[in-house]
Amino acid sequence: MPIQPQASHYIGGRYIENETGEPIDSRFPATGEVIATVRAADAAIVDQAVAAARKGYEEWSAMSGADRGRVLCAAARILRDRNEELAMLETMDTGRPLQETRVADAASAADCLEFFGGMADKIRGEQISGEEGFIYTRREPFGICAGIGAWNYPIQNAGWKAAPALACGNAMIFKPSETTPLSTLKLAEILTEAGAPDGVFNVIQGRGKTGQLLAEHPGVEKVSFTGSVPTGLKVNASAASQLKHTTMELGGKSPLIVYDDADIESAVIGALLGNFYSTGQVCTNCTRVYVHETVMDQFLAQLSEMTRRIRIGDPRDPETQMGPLVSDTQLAAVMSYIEAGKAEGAHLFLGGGRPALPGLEDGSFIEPTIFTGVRDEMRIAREEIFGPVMCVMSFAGDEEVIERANNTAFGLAAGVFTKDLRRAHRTADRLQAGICWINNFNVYTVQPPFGGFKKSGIGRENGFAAIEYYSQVKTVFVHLEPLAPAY
Ligand SMILES: NC(=O)C1=CN([C@@H]2O[C@H](COP(=O)(O)OP(=O)(O)OC[C@H]3O[C@@H](n4cnc5c(N)ncnc54)[C@H](O)[C@@H]3O)[C@@H](O)[C@H]2O)C=CC1
Repeated sequence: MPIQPQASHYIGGRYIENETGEPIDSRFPATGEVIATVRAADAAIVDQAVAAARKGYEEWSAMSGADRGRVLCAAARILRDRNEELAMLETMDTGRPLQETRVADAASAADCLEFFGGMADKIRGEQISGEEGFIYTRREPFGICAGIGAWNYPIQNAGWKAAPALACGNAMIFKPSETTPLSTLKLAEILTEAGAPDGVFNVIQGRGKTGQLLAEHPGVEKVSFTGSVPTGLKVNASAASQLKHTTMELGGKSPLIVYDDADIESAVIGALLGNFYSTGQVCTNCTRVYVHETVMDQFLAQLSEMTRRIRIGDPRDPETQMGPLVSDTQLAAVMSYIEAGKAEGAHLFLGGGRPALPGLEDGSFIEPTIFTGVRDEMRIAREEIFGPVMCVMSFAGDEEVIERANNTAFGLAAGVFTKDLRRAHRTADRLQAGICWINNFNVYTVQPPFGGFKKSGIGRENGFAAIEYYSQVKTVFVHLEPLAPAY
């Protein structure tokens, strides 16, 4: 499979190049080697995408929900058929190991397309009885939705946004992160192959400037953004100034509480999944692990043993469990947090350096890192690091730990490990987070809603809830009797 795409953008059902756009290299993070180059979309390309999406929208929104659903389900089947090839492409672009990209990327986008494909003909309103008639509501599409994605799960990001948007009858223009531009072009090709009319799903490349041009374009009615809180705040403010609808899937600094009655082995596995999967580049990660003081020694002993077993290496090797970070820039950012943790007096319990991997010296690899003796006010305990850096903190009482867990501007996810179900539900009830796991962490399916409280976001992806965020309600009053004179 050639990695260099035919052209940079996919607009109106075909590849489009703009020879003068700023070149952006995509690198294989395990070696630093350039694997493809795309060009950033300028204002003219964004205009072209909006015009194509408008045409696509007119045709698509006039189709029945059942017909739209069939296209989405057909796209899901093609994604599954090509999963192996798409997994390798995602591994090359993100550096995440094949073990992950085989299950969490194109496969998750396929799950989502199937879920919303099945729902496309079930979107309905309500009927309300009125005097001398009745009232009904309809859920109608917005028109053109912009999707802007982060670099950790590019095709999954695009699938999670496109599936509900398209099921509701919208068209979409998606801008992947400049760091990982490749796989979303494949999703666009596949939707065309599955029968989506030209212009229904378009991909344009570029950095923040292109994202801004797209989000602020007057032809775009809704903006669905996944990325960091600072960028999300900017995008949301500019969308709000034009009264555009938004979905914001932003960062987090999620807590995991391990009570004294927890199954410690399971809690350790949960903490590992919630910190080291995707080399820590997961928005929901539980980077603040609160462990009851009476089980701390036991927890740390098992944590250390299991962390040392993680196989770091070439992400193309099916045996590899942890690949590099996505880029040198991200590596530098994560290393600076490790330095900050040491400088602020946290104890570096494990890792903290670069692993020696012969032949992969230029890759952005980092060891899974664990700090103990962390205090809540330290930067490593407050800011999203987006790398494999776990902060372990001890606590003594339930009230205390819940208060500390909630003492953050973020509110994406949270977890609790305990064998006492009442304690588990009581804690989930009190945690300020959009997603709570009891006795597990970081497991997703597309059926429930996904999104954050507080600064972690607005709106929800997935589940029935997503329909509300990709459609608008129209109320129709129906009067059945002749009107009485009003004057
Ligand atoms: N809640 C969620 O569902 C998820 C959240 N994230 C968050 O994403 C972040 C990591 O991703 P990054 O790519 O570093 O985020 P980022 O915020 O730097 O970039 C996200 C996207 O926004 C674009 N962008 C940058 N400036 C823009 C502007 N002014 N207007 C419009 N678009 C602009 C970028 O080109 C990129 O496509 C982390 O904070 C992570 O927690 C990542 C995955 C899932």
